[in-house]
Amino acid sequence: MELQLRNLGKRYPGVAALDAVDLDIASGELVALLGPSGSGKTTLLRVIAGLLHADRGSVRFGEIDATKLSLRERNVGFVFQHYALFRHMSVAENVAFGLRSRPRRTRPDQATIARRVQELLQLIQLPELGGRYPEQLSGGQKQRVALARALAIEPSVLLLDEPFGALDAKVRVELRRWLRRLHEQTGQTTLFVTHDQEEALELADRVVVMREGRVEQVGTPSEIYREPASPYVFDFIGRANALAGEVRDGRFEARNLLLDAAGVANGAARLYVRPHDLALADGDDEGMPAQVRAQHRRADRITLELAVDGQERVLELDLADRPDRHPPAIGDRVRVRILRYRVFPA
Ligand SMILES: Nc1ncnc2c1ncn2[C@@H]1O[C@H](COP(=O)(O)OP(=O)(O)OP(=O)(O)O)[C@@H](O)[C@H]1O
Repeated sequence: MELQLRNLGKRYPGVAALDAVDLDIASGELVALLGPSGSGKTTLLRVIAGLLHADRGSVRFGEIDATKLSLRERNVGFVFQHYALFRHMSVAENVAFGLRSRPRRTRPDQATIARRVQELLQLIQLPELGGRYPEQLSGGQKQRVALARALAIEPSVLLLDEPFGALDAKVRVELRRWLRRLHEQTGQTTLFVTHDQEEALELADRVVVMREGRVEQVGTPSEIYREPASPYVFDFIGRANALAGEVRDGRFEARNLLLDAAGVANGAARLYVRPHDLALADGDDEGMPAQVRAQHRRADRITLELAVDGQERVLELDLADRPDRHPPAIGDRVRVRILRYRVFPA
């Protein structure tokens, strides 16, 4: 089901947890809400769920104005980071819970519930574990069961609040890939809260970047990564070098560096460039002269810290780690080219 949020606001003493939030989510989309702690992600999810009422604005589910409807009336599926399963119930009973607790009139019969539970256990790839109790499951298995329980009621939307936040890094990566495949099977409209940019970029059809209760940018993962709309998004998503300078008549200047900045207003400005958008130049007359200050090796890349002649700030440059090439050593003189960059008014 599609979702339409208009002008949502929610204040707590001294803070706007949500400030004029507008957002449209298409039916079947998987959308990540991404932002630092306190940016309003959980508040937004709770307002959509009907667990919390906004001070102003509206929430529509398809044709229905859901602003005043309760959690139950909205029929949403919710999975929290620490949403403990019911300990005294088996996995199958947990999954069946939402259906069993429906009013008699809309409650499916026992056989239908049992069939539905088995289908859901298949879907979450735990078909054999219906008889187990939560304490007999791993953290990742518990969250999959929580997801099955949320899906059992055939929710209008699925709302996930850092569902893998408490799991270790490797399980997290496995589960988010699994969730992506599951989403492709179910086509369930899903909102997913995370403060982990990698998770958001890998998992979502679209990413909503939040900042202090406002939507800072909405876009596909590649738009968010390649075309950040503001310095905030540039800094928050991925690594970035920033150089302070000035724009004059469409040119960005920072000491001896001069680059095109058409369309940017005159005045103080900052240039942003990602470490992998810097490259070592082969020729002697290309790029900016610099000296290698430090070298850091990671799994698949080498990061060089470069002191560019005439510049105060050290720039980071990423090189792919190739066995056939020797990276420059500390102290070596090199020349650096800027492949892609953005200039924003400071
Ligand atoms: N019940 C409350 N009473 C007062 N202030 C609140 C309450 N709930 C949230 N806030 C404040 O509202 C703002 C947004 O909080 P919210 O929990 O939505 O952020 P978040 O992005 O989900 O953060 P996190 O990633 O830490 O969960 C924060 O400044 C928070 O302190």
